[in-house]
Parts: sequence; C-alpha cells; structure tokens
Amino acid sequence: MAYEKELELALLAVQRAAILTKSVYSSHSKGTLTKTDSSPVTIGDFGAQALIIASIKSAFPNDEVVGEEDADDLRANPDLKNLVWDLVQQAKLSDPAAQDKIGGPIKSADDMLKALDGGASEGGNKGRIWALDPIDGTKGFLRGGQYAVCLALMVDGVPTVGVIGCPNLPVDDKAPLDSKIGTDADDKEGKGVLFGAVKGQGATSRALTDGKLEAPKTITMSPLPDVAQATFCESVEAGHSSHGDQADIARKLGITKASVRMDSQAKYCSIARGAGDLYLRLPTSKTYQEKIWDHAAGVVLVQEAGGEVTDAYGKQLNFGIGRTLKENKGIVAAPKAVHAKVIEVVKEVLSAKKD
Ligand SMILES: Nc1ncnc2c1ncn2[C@@H]1O[C@H](COP(=O)(O)O)[C@@H](O)[C@H]1OP(=O)(O)O
Ligand SMILES: [Mg+2]
Repeated sequence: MAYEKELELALLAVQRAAILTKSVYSSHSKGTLTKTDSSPVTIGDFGAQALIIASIKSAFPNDEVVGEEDADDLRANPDLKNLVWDLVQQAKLSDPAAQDKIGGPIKSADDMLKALDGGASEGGNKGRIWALDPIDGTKGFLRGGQYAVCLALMVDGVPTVGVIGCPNLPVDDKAPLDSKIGTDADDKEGKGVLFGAVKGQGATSRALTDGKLEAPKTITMSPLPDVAQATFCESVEAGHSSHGDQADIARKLGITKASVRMDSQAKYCSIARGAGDLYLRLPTSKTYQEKIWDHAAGVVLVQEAGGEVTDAYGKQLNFGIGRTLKENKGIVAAPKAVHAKVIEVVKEVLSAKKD
C-alpha cells in the first residue's frame, strides 16, 4: 500500500510525542511559559516537535517539515534547554522494536536543537512536506481538556497522510460528545486515541498506548439524513472563531442541540469518528491567516471518513502556498451529503453581516 511506511512512522512518532506531553502535564505543572514573541507555549511543544522531526529526518532525510516551533527560546535559555533535553531523553516507547522504527533517541542536546529548527520549511506545492503542530490546543492542554499532537504529510501541496494523537479523548468512537469530555474531573480510564488516515485508503482510530501499535478500527462519519439533527463542534476560545456567527448558522439550519466546544483538532477527529457531525470555524478577524499545521492532518481524516472540508465560502483549502492558508477564510467540515447546504447558509450569514 502506498504511504505505508510514512503512516507507521507518523503513528509511532506521534505516540512517543504524546507520551512526552502527558509527562509534562503531570510532572512539570503543565510546563507553561511565554515565548519571546509573547504567545503561550509549554515545554512539551519543544520536546514533542524535536522528537517528531528527528524521526522524520532519520527515515526520510530529504523531506521538509513546516513545524510551529523553533529552537530560539531554548538557545537563549540554557535552563529551559536542559529541562526539555531531560524530557526528550525520557520519552520512549515501551516496545523496543517500535522504538527502533522511529530512529531511537536524539544523541545530544545540540542534536535536539537542530531537530527543532528542522521545522523552518516555507512550505509550497512541490514534493514532500510535513506539517507539524506538536501541541495543538495549548489552552485545552492547560485546562486538562482536549489537545492534539498533529502531523500530516503533504505531497505536492496536497495533505496525503494525517495522524493525530488525542490523549484526552475517550477511546470509544461513539462515546457521547459533550464539552466536559476529557477534563480532569473525568475518570482517566479509557482515554487516549490515535487517529490515522491516508488519502484514498480510509481513516482509522486505535487506543493511544506507549508501546506497540494497537489494531486499527475503521472510522466513518455518521450518516446525517437531516442536517437539523446535527451536533456541531466549535472552538472553546471565542477569539479563534465566531461563536455568534456559528450560532446563527446552526439556527438557520434548524439545529437545536447546543454546540460542543473543544480545543484543538480533536474537533476534526470527533466528527470523523461520527461522535459529532459538523465543524464550523468562522473567522473573528479579517487579518488572521489559518496555519497549515492547524488543519492538514484533520482534513485528511475527515475526507477519508466521508466528509468534505472547505473554507467558509466553499473554496478548496490551498495548503501549497506557504505556512498559512492565506487564500482561505474560515473552515467548514461536514459530511459530503450536507456540505453544500451548510455552505449556502454560512454564506447567507456572512453576507448579512456585511450590510
Ligand atoms: N484569531 C484566530 N483565529 C483562528 N485561529 C486562531 C486565532 N488565533 C490563534 N488561533 C489558533 O487556533 C488554534 C487553536 O484552535 P482551537 O480554538 O480550535 O483550539 C491554535 O493553533 C491557535 O494558533 P496559535 O497556537 O498560534 O495561537
Ligand atoms: Mg495549533
């Protein structure tokens, strides 16, 4: 099967990075810090990015990576560098054969910095480029809710392999979705899911473990004969998408169920496995450009589970023009059969706002 090696590498690398993020949450008081550009980040972001890029570069030395982080903060702060270096050395898969497949440990702190800086690709529509978000949904991570380790391989600008690790989603694909799932208040049992998809080959989920890969289960979106019955997902953060516009769209579609708010690409995962139906992300800002690492993996998953993903105007997402989706505004993900109807209503709501 095409991309078999890439999928296995991505699954194992994401699994190891997820182990690292869990150790940051439990042993390092969540590891929060503020980057020199004042955006929030955790020590887990650096460690997870370094591990995943080192794995990619050892298996596929010529591939490029567009990663969210870089090593500038670690170079400027030796204590921080040492802290992340300790984390990276400890994060190992329990199964030696699985660990061997992802290139073993990084040899030195300097190698770790080099790996971290390996995410500086400018992207583009030629060749093989990976898009990596080591911790997507930092706010969710900090509140003990949903976050995701997200990795996609783009081939000639097209997201082709997508893997997402969600340490706080329930393993059961059909567990009811509500905004409290995965919060600290919940039982920790039965949590942690690893999703994978390859273009043209379907989408799967399996329990996220720390060893060998579990057997995959095929996932598909729920059949949604009547869009009024939909459950729609949106960001927790009102600054990331317009809760008001999304509520208007839902009302016009006849949807009466309350939205499910969760952080990160766990939203794409949840609709791909049929636990929810729609993901609406209407822009709050005229200037914000969505980042490719925030969507590439989720898009492959939803497409392969029977869905369609476009921007808010129904335009195809263009992943091949750099590190952002600068030609697109907002995101609408829905089962294929209802996508056009949803876009029609989204356009109505957006054009009414302009008047
Ligand atoms: N104004 C904005 N509009 C849309 N997304 C945003 C905005 N500001 C930040 N983000 C991104 O939203 C993502 C999280 O989305 P969600 O709300 O679905 O969890 C983060 O990767 C974050 O990027 P960053 O990490 O650079 O702040
Ligand atoms: Mg992100």
